[in-house]
Amino acid sequence: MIKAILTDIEGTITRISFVKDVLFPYAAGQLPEFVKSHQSDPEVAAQIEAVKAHIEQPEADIDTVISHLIHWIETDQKITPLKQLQGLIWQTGYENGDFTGHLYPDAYDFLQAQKQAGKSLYVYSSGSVKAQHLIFEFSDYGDVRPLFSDYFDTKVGAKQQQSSYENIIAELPFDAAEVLFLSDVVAELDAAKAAGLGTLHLVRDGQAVSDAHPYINDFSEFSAELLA
Ligand SMILES: CSCCC(=O)C(=O)COP(=O)(O)O
Ligand SMILES: [Mg+2]
Repeated sequence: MIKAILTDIEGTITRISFVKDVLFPYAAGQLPEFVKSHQSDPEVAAQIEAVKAHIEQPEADIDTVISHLIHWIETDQKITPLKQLQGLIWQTGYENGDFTGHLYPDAYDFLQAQKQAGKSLYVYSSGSVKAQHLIFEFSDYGDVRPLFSDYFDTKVGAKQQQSSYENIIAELPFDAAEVLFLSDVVAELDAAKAAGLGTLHLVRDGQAVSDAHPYINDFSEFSAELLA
């Protein structure tokens, strides 16, 4: 019996184009100036060092660090220091009202209904926990953070690794089989299933399905049997 839901964001409850065509270009445009002007801030300094460690260039100058970060945005590489810095940059855009966090209406209705039915809701995204809080605080529906009990990002591990889901379950008051993971990416669902979680594939953009996972095209197709 499913008692909790762990959801991906991009492609599952949020339109991919909001991330790819709004958030990423905004971060790419702001990143060089943000990183240079905030490089002494402890949170930013830590991510700059993490970039240097990732590229194995401990003496890299700030322009080299920035060029790698921009390349990672352009190639959608979910590398943790980039995701942490994006979250810091996006805060300004949300607070300025430059954009609101997209939620599919069917997803919002589904999450509300599950919360009201007593399910615990959690988030696991490549976006940082900071970025997750922001997309929900400044969502199309206002501040929807009360829906969620906790948030996880790639600090627990990459989303296509089984151990990441084992790490998340270790922090929840539920057994793996009591948690349903929602994602648009089969490799993520495979990793979650290997860790013992239930899985449901959101096929919003005509992507290929897998026999290993039940699927729906949107949450209007969700049925109670999927919680059994
Ligand atoms: C939290 S909004 C930004 C999402 C993001 O940066 C990203 O890379 C999306 O990855 P996901 O694991 O949510 O598909
Ligand atoms: Mg996704």
